[in-house]
Amino acid sequence: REIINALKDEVATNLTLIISVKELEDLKIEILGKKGKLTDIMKGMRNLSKEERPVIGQLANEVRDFITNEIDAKMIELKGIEKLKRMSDEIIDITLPGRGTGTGRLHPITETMDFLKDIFIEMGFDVAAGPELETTFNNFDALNIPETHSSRDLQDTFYIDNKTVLRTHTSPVQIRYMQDKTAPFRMVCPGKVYRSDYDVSHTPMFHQMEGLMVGENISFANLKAILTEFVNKVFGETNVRFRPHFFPFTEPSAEMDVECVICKGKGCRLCKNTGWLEIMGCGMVDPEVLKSVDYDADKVSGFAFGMGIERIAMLRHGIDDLRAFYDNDMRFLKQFN
Ligand SMILES: Cc1ccc(OCc2nc(C(=O)N[C@H]3CCS(=O)(=O)C3)cs2)cc1
Repeated sequence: REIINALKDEVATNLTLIISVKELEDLKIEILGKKGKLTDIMKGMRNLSKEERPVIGQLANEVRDFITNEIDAKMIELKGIEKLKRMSDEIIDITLPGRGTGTGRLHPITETMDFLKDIFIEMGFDVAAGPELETTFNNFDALNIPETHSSRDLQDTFYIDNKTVLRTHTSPVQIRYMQDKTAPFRMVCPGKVYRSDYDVSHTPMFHQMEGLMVGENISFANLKAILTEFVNKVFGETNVRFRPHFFPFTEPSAEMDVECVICKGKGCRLCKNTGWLEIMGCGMVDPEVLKSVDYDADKVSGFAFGMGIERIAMLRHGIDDLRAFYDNDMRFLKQFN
């Protein structure tokens, strides 16, 4: 009798201390479960005398009912409280401003390529594209680059097989363009190019924009006028110069320099104290190239040029590490537009 009453008091006390559904469920099992305290007592009753058993049994049932009702009532109360707490935690304040996803932006290479393209489009140039996987004919032979030329070596060119390469410049686009079209025309072809080069100032993939103007009586004067106009639009009115050079696909060839954008010609680290920055290569299209696409070199002539986009983007934005373009670091990419 004392044990049963003591258990009833113990449960009543515990119930006042319990604040979570989990604790309450544990208590229910501890008292009323298969191995529960009250369950053990009920089992132990078979040892009582036959006159005591009905009395104690009634008491035990009363206490079991009391404990069950108390626990169930407390369970309803606690579940209600936990539900209210969950509801309040999950309240969404619809008056808060949206989190938003931030604005998207163009990669500095893309933005520079678009900027340069637009300048030529304003000058009446067509924009062409072509496959990045090219035949060695379109990438080398048609451009008067002989089999023995070093640019065809493995340390410069990615070969898929001995007739297929990742294009090393966008010149093959111009070859394809001439195979499809007749003179006169003026076009530019920006795009990705690949070289088996990887160091502080070279990445295996980079971007180039080449251009080509072919027609009757195209002269070096046209080359100088168009490219000077272009450079002035990119860097503002600056002095330019053309230095004699050699390319297999142009004759005569030149390298085009613009006066250093930092020191305006005085000499600094960027221009290696020369006062000049090399911007692109150019020249009059070699007649051999025109012949390779069945153009009549006696009737038409043309000039071509090529520039690296990363280099222009670095000059425009004051970027001094080429690899920053490809690290995908938003802290870098966020700075440009
Ligand atoms: C049919 C055809 C005929 C001629 C052509 O001449 C394209 C040219 N490119 C250059 C040149 O200097 N290019 C480099 C600049 C930096 S770079 O990105 O490493 C490549 C000069 S003339 C192209 C196509």
